[in-house]
Amino acid sequence: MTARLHASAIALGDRLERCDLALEAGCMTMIVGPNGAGKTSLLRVLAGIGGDGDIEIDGEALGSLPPSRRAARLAFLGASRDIRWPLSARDFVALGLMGSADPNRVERALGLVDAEGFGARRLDRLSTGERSRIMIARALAPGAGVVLLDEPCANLDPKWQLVVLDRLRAEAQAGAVVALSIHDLDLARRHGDRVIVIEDGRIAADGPPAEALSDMIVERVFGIRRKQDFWIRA
Ligand SMILES: Nc1ncnc2c1ncn2[C@@H]1O[C@H](COP(=O)(O)OP(=O)(O)OP(=O)(O)O)[C@@H](O)[C@H]1O
Repeated sequence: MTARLHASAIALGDRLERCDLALEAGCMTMIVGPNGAGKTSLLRVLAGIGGDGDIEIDGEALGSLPPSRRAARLAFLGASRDIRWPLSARDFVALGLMGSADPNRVERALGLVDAEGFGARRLDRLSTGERSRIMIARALAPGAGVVLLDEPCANLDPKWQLVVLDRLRAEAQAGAVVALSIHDLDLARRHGDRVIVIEDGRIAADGPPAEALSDMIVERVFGIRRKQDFWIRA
């Protein structure tokens, strides 16, 4: 699988910011930035649903693929976890497979987030964190070569944040393009191969975690600095 994702502009509401960003397979990319900086907007460009970008997977333009084949190539987890369809969690994951609901894939995906135990429960009766895990399972179920996730760690307890990031990293190491937005700078630094810092719709830094999240950049972009084990306001 070869994937080439290129964003040339980020749409922030009515405003369009030029950018030049490409993502590679095999790399876990963490997108960080203050509230309203443009992380969701950038992920939407990369997913082909906003702004200006071009996505090519195995030599085919994503936009030219029918929806059923798109789902198998690119998975996008949006920021909202407020999906309360009266379906079992297992059926919700199967729906993400767009008609080719191979039960083995569904069970594997539930297993990735240790959710076999609540697969039979209705999605609208799960806790927010449990529902988040099911939504991550749904994104991983197709085994897509490109996996884009908007704040996958939101609502997860500390252990599950680590488990999910480890699972996503394994997908990247197996050759997928994995990119996600995240607010926790320590997790971004520890789990990312590459960190992109977004500030006011622009790329403020892009590189290995230690460089992109240097003390100087963090203080300038986020207005915080580290004091012993804690972040404090700068
Ligand atoms: N549908 C929209 N209409 C108008 N402006 C929008 C729309 N969606 C986002 N914006 C604006 O675009 C900018 C970037 O929003 P975006 O959601 O990408 O930020 P973000 O970095 O993901 O923020 P957060 O950390 O709060 O989730 C913000 O200023 C926001 O107000």
